Amino acid sequence: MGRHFAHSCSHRLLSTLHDQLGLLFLSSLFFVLTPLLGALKFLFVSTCEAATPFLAHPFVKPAADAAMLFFTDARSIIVTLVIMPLSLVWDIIDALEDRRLDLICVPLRNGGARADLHARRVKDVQAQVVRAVQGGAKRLCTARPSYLTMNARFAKYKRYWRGIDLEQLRDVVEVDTGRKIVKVEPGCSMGRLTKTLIPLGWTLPVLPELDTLTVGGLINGFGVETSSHKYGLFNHTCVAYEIVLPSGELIRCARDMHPGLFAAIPWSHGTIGFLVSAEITIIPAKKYVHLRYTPCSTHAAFLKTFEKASQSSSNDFVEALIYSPTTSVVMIGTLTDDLPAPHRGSLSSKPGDKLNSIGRWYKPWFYTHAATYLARDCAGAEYIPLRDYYHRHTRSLFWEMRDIVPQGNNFLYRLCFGWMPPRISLLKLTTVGKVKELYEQNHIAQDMLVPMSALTASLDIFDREFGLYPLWVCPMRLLSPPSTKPVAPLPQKSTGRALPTTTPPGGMCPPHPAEQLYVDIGAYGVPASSNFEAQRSLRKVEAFVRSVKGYQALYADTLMTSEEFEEMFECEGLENTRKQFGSDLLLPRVWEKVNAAARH
Ligand SMILES: NC(=O)C1=CN([C@@H]2O[C@H](COP(=O)(O)OP(=O)(O)OC[C@H]3O[C@@H](n4cnc5c(N)ncnc54)[C@H](OP(=O)(O)O)[C@@H]3O)[C@@H](O)[C@H]2O)C=CC1
Ligand SMILES: C=C(/C=C/[C@@H](C)[C@H]1CC[C@H]2C3=CC=C4C[C@@H](O)CC[C@]4(C)[C@H]3CC[C@]12C)C(C)C
Repeated sequence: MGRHFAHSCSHRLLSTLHDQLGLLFLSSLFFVLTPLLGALKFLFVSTCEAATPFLAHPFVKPAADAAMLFFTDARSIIVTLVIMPLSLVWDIIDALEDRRLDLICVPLRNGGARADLHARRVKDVQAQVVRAVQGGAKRLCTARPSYLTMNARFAKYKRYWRGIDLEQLRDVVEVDTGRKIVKVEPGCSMGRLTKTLIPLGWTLPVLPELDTLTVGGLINGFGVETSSHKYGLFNHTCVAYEIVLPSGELIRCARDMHPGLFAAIPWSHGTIGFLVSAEITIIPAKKYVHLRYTPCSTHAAFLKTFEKASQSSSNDFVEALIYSPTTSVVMIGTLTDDLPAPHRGSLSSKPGDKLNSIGRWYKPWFYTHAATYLARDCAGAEYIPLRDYYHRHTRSLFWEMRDIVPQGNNFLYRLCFGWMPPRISLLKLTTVGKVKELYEQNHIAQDMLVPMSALTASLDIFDREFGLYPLWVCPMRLLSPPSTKPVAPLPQKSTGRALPTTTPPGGMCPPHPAEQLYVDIGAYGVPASSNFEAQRSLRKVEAFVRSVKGYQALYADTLMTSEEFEEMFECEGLENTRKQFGSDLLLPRVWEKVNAAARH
């Protein structure tokens, strides 16, 4: 007994010492390594940012072009040997920073300490806005550097307008399982949010797949995922926002509190004020997604399967990958905690669908895995761990990596480098000079949101103008003003059309009243159509999308004129809200931020 007590005491002492040493080690990492790595990151980023104008100088340009030609040909080597390892270092810095945030706060379920910190950070934003205005700033935007943002371009206006620093606001403030709400700061990324919520047994109804997308960007821009046929867009799952107006005033808005403002914030691109928190609905997480793959060898078969799947809210996830004008794979997923018997170690002889951890380093890119069902012309199903499912397109950046590192699916390549997914920011920073020109003329990354009834015609024009495959096809329900409709899940109508709607009260947020079931068609990569001519083709597709009352995703390049833009979006409602809250004097119109001339 005495020996047992002594043993247990010494064990406890050792484990406390171990914990303390661990903490000490972690702290020294934070205090020594983080600033060092941070400084390196800053140096690298500033050099890349400074390089763009320097490379365009007449004396430097010829040599730079020659070097760039070499780097373009050798891009896959550079991405492999430089960008991937740097991405890994960056991931480590982020993980340490996340850990630091966790350590300085008491446990998450007790909102107290985090709420205090959040309140202090908000006060700082208010003070910054007041100082900027008193100091004579004419135009405000967020200070988030362009290289961090999830699009292929840099915002020119970030150089001239006064940036409000929201960098500190990247935390999860509170998980309230009673109200089924998570309160988060706008800089919180999808990666940080899933890492916090899933271990607690919760998840978001709409969780856009790239780890580095932020809550602020997904609300002020738009966010979609394969559960959007059921829950709508990312913003439709939000129940309240806190925003700092250009007057410095902090306003909380919700369905029943400043409903016009609440409806106007989504898609507003920071033209009303600075979002400082969002309360988002959470749902119970399950361990796996049971994913059924249906290969289709005709367009008619695809349309029938896809439309039917999109109209049923008993499907948790619906997605299609279109590989050619006639061939595609429709994927339908349901959340589950249960694996079939063999996986649970039982002796049952009935084999179930397999468990496939598609996120492991050696697994093929998801779009190539899905294509195998088409090649075998055989439907199938499997169980995928939840986080692996959410981030199924992250490693291959949909299929963008195919052009950047064509050998990326090779086993040997994976063995050496497969565990390091590249950071979009680093790819962006190294897309300069000739490589950038090549991208501008020969590459597209566009998402068009079109009514389900226009899907066939839309695929036709995508084929004629871009001829680019695979295409990402994801159904979504575009809801009436968020202030007037319930959050989730949506009642499903058999046709998905003609649900009653009212005029949007204050924002440019869709939809047009006639139809609510829309489809996101995503085209990413190098177009193969002989018709393709970067500007002409995009203008043609934009005109078509307007004609069917569709929308262009504004993270992408838009070539629309301001009149065409206003034909596509409900700008009047947003302008009224901006005037009502005094935002129009210091914040630009959306058009000023997204038009082609505002980005480079
Ligand atoms: N699955 C999906 O849905 C995907 C979506 N995307 C796109 O990426 C974008 C998100 O990328 P991300 O890098 O996170 O966002 P960004 O930094 O690109 O922000 C997008 C817009 O929102 C504004 N904004 C962002 N945060 C705030 C805030 N706190 N207050 C006020 N305005 C704000 C920005 O204004 P400012 O210019 O002043 O900084 C900008 O106009 C989305 O808009 C989406 O369209 C990309 C990939 C996948
Ligand atoms: C909006 C959606 C998905 C979008 C992604 C496919 C694109 C979002 C950001 C895009 C990229 C950013 C920067 C790049 C650097 C260039 O050197 C190469 C291209 C790219 C990696 C580019 C590729 C496409 C994106 C990842 C959907 C899901 C709604």
